[in-house]
Amino acid sequence: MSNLNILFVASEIEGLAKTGGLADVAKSLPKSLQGKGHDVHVVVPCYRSITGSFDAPVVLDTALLADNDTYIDYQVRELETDGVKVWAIDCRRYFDRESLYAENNQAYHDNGERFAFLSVASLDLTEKLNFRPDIVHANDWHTGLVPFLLKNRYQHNEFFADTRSVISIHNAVFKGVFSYAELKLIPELTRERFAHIEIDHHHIAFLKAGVAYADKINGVSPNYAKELLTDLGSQGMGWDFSARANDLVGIVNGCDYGDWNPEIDELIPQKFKANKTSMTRGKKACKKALQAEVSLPQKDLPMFGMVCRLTEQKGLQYLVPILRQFLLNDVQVVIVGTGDPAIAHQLNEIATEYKEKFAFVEAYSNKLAHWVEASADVFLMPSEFEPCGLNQMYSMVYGTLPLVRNVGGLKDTVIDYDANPEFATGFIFESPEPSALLIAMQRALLLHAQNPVEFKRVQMNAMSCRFDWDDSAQQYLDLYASARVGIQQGQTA
Ligand SMILES: Nc1ncnc2c1ncn2[C@@H]1O[C@H](COP(=O)(O)OP(=O)(O)O[C@H]2O[C@H](CO)[C@@H](O)[C@H](O)[C@H]2O)[C@@H](O)[C@H]1O
Repeated sequence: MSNLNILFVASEIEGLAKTGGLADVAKSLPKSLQGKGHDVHVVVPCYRSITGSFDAPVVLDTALLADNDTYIDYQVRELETDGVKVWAIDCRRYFDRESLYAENNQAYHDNGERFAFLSVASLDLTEKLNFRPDIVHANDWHTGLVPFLLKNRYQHNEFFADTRSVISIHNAVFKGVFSYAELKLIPELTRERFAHIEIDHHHIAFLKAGVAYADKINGVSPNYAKELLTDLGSQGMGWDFSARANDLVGIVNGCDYGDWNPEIDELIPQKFKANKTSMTRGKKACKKALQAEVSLPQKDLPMFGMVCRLTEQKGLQYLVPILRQFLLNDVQVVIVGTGDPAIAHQLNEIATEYKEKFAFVEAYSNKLAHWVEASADVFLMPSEFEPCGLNQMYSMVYGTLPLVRNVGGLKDTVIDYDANPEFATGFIFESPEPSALLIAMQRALLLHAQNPVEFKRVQMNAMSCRFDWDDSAQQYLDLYASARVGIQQGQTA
């Protein structure tokens, strides 16, 4: 395949603006694609929180016509993160805010308009900057209107004649449901009804629009792609995914070993290599430093760690009811996370009761995320559902055995100790219940206590696993090629 022009549109990107795993993918996948010789530009909003964003060079100063004859001015600023080229859309009325999506756990009232604008502006700017994309790659609901716009507004536009679109589903639980009243930037949607992307007569779902109009769709792991055709994964969009089943594939995320690698990680207290001596020494030093940092006694105890958004998705409803019981063991647990205040309150209560054994840090901290990955013996991901999950892959590199539920990408990436001791890389449980999680946690603890040599062997297995972004990027290129079947080679700009 000849080199492609790829416009990658997302609501966040690691290194500039991040709230979760989407940001990691939005940096690492374009980086790999770029490394394979393709010309990739990532389009994101120019948020206030991006350091230096409003001083970055302006490559386009323009305006968009809203349907009521008013213009919305915006500029495109050129940024870069880890060698990835970024076009940041600077539109102060939408993006010069304290946060990305919400404040005080309350979504911004105009998120529909803000992210409709992101989709409209991304195609507007690429034409004005004369970057003719072979592929426009949208991600999740925030950019779900991009495929819709290509198939409607730009259907007869020569500039986009050879452009095809792909949408990646990172989490179908968030659909981007907004009323028609919020769609003044997309008059096509208010002039005529598009019943198949509606939730009811008054609301559409941006994600439905993406799924209905993208040329190809992917879930972020093979197992999640299958789940998207079931109740668990489709989250009420079973019909939409089934209708596109022939265009739906699963591609597992990768691990960015430039960012997550104990041999070169500048964030952790002591670097270490993938051999037993170095790992044991390194993890011990990291654990001591973490214990001091989160005010746990500096004892040589097994440590279970967790870093996540505090939501039901991440399985805290299974963990909270059994955590006190688990803490009766000789063990320490560290959780770093932000999100649902009710979950945070429960974790704070347990932390007060079990000061010696449990630390809860209510913060978003990249440093602590790295410290937990490096220090813990077991990493908890008891997710209710998990499209792919990244932390289980990160934890494996650091010799921290993931303990996961048998769903989504967790199923694709972790091998259970009891099921396959020789090749095991972690622990898996099945049932979405606290008792099943507790049994798995006890199982991990028992192996650590009774057979430390065997535990270390499994840690070595985990450290030798590779989830290379280059392999996943190659699968994305195959997906792009399938989206572009019928377009003559060599026609790219
Ligand atoms: N308090 C905190 N402090 C520091 N860092 C924190 C943090 N809370 C979370 N993070 C970081 O955010 C990322 C979370 O990634 P995940 O893939 O686990 O979940 P997320 O649900 O956000 O992503 C969705 O998209 C991704 C990408 O496709 C899918 O893997 C996933 O299954 C899907 O739910 C990790 O890099 C993690 O370290």
